[in-house]
Parts: sequence; C-alpha cells; structure tokens
Amino acid sequence: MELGWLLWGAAVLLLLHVLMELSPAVNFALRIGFYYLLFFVCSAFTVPVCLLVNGGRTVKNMRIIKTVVKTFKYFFGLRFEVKGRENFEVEGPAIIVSNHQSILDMMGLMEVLPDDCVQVAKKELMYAGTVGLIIYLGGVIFINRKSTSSAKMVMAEVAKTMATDNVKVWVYPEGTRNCTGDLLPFKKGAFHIAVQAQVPVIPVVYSSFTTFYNPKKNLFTSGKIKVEVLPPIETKGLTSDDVSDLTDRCYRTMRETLFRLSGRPGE
Ligand SMILES: CCCCC/C=C\C/C=C\CCCCCCCC(=O)SCCNC(=O)CCNC(=O)[C@H](O)C(C)(C)COP(=O)(O)OP(=O)(O)OC[C@H]1O[C@@H](n2cnc3c(N)ncnc32)[C@H](O)[C@@H]1OP(=O)(O)O
Ligand SMILES: CCCCCCCC/C=C\CCCCCCCC(=O)OC[C@@H](O)COP(=O)(O)O
Repeated sequence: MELGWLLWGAAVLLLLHVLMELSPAVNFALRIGFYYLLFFVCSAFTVPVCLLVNGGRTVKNMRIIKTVVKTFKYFFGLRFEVKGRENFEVEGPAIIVSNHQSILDMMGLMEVLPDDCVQVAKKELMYAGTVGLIIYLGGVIFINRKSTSSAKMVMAEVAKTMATDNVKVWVYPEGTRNCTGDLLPFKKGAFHIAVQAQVPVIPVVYSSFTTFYNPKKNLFTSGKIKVEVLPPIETKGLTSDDVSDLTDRCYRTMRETLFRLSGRPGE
C-alpha cells in the first residue's frame, strides 16, 4: 500500500518535471504558484508567532517576517548583491523610495529592510487572506489608491507620526508594478511627506529583473539582483514648492542607477 503511494508520488513528480521541461507556461505557473503558496502558508504560521512575541500590530513584527521571507530566495535560485547599506544609518526617521517591478520585490524588500521601517501598500492587500493579516500585524500603512483625498490624508498622518514613532517609511513611488526595465513617472506622495516631516529621502534601486523574470514571456529562472542603497537626500528647509524638484532629482538619480546596475546604456 505504502509502496503504491510512493510510486504515485514519484509518477506525479516525474510528470510535473516533464511538463516543466516541455512547456515554459507550465514552468512559470508552477514556480509563481509555489511563490504564492509559500507566502500564504508561511504567513499562516508566522501570524501566531507575531501575536505571541509582540502581542499585536507593531513594526517589531517586521523582524520576524523578514527572517522568514529572507529564506525564500533559496527556493528560486535568486541571489542579491547589496551595496550601500550604511546609507540607511541616518539618525531618526526617513522616507525610503524604491523601484517596484513585481511581487518578487517582497524578497528584495526583506533582504535590505532596516529595523523599524513600515511600508505603504494598496489597501486591497489587506484582504489577501493570511498575507493580509501578517502585513497588517507588521504595521503596513494601507492607502486607498482610488481616492486621492483619502490617500493624501493617510500620508499626511504618516508625516506627523513618523517622528514621534521614530519609524522609517518605505514607499514605491511608481505606485504600481512595472517590469519593463525602466521607471514609471514618480507620484509625489513620498516626497510630500518627506518635506512635511523634514526627513531625508533614501533611494534604493534594484537592477532590472527582465533577464530572469518576465510574465509575458513565461520566464522565471534563477538570477542575480544588484541592489544599491543611495546616499540620503536632505529635505531640511525645503517647502511644498520644492516637492517637484525633489521628485525629479530622485527620479533621475534612480533611473541612472537602474540602467547602470542593469548593464543598460543610459539615454
Ligand atoms: C511570513 C510571510 C510573510 C508574507 C508577507 C511578506 C512580505 C510582505 C510584508 C510586508 C510588505 C508589504 C509591502 C507591500 C508593498 C506594496 C506595494 C504597493 O502596494 S504599491 C501601491 C501603493 N503605493 C503607492 O501608491 C505609493 C505611491 N503613490 C503616491 O505617493 C500617490 O501620490 C498617492 C498619495 C497614493 C496619491 O495618488 P493619486 O494617483 O491619487 O494622486 P497623485 O499622485 O496624482 O497626486 C495628486 C496631487 O496631490 C499631490 N499630493 C500627493 N500626495 C500628497 C501629500 N501627501 N500631501 C500633499 N499633496 C499631495 C500631488 O503632488 C498631486 O498634485 P500636483 O499634480 O499638483 O503635484
Ligand atoms: C480569503 C481570501 C484568500 C485570498 C488568498 C490570496 C492569497 C494571496 C497569497 C499571496 C500573495 C502574495 C502577495 C505578496 C505581496 C505582494 C505585494 C505586491 O507586490 O503588491 C502589488 C502592489 O504593490 C501593486 O499592485 P499593482 O501592480 O498596482 O496591481
């Protein structure tokens, strides 16, 4: 009986292997499906740990989440090469901005995430089952992208509380995923809060995923991701009139860095 189950298991694994070899679409679906499953299952196990250790919603839970998510890269053969970590060592709060290519960014985020740092996320993620629950417990700030006024109100509140809570805030200024190897124009929310709170902006750039990950081409192989944490950009003395310039400056620096890290000639 047991031998029968073993043979069935081996046959299913063999079939999956053959299908993956034959069809890039199956290969992609299985790998990305496994990625989702890891998040879903690990979140379910991590929720009680966070509740037991820290008692509820707090940024301290991010340390636990980070420890778990940092192991995921080994399943997918991904390597991160990080430079400039020392640039996170500013005293007090800061706004961290980075490029956002795909859901795989969650591994890159956790690879470099400094302590006491919360992220701004679309509110829909709160309803992603166990993942929603764990990111709620981690202190993630949820915004409603369909309502500019409500998103701005939440961001303004963040600008007020980040100093008192002494937290850093991680924002994806492109506002959505973009896996083209370039940057989308930046939204200004992150830069408004940096100026309102008079805290530095720290840009973080991840090299393009396009050589190993492309959902349109069913591509998802192993690969290396270069990450650079850039020097903080000060905002002391800046006013709301300077937000556009600050946004442009940050965008240009990050775009140049993205192209350099991705081995793409600049424009
Ligand atoms: C153990 C297993 C664990 C499993 C889990 C593992 C890992 C997960 C753990 C944690 C990770 C969670 C991280 C999740 C990542 C989620 C990523 C996302 O969800 S990205 C999408 C959401 N983020 C954003 O959208 C941020 C960027 N957007 C903005 O900043 C926007 O500006 C906005 C504030 C959202 C508003 O956007 P909207 O399109 O509605 O308007 P505009 O940007 O066009 O702005 C209009 C106008 O208003 C001005 N403005 C904007 N903000 C402000 C402000 N705060 N104060 C004043 N004025 C503001 C802006 O400048 C425009 O005016 P003008 O055109 O004149 O310049
Ligand atoms: C009972 C409900 C069950 C729901 C089950 C859902 C299971 C979901 C399981 C795993 C989800 C893993 C998601 C990890 C977090 C990904 C963060 C992310 O990258 O979000 C994208 C967002 O930045 C931008 O969104 P868009 O590009 O604008 O779109």
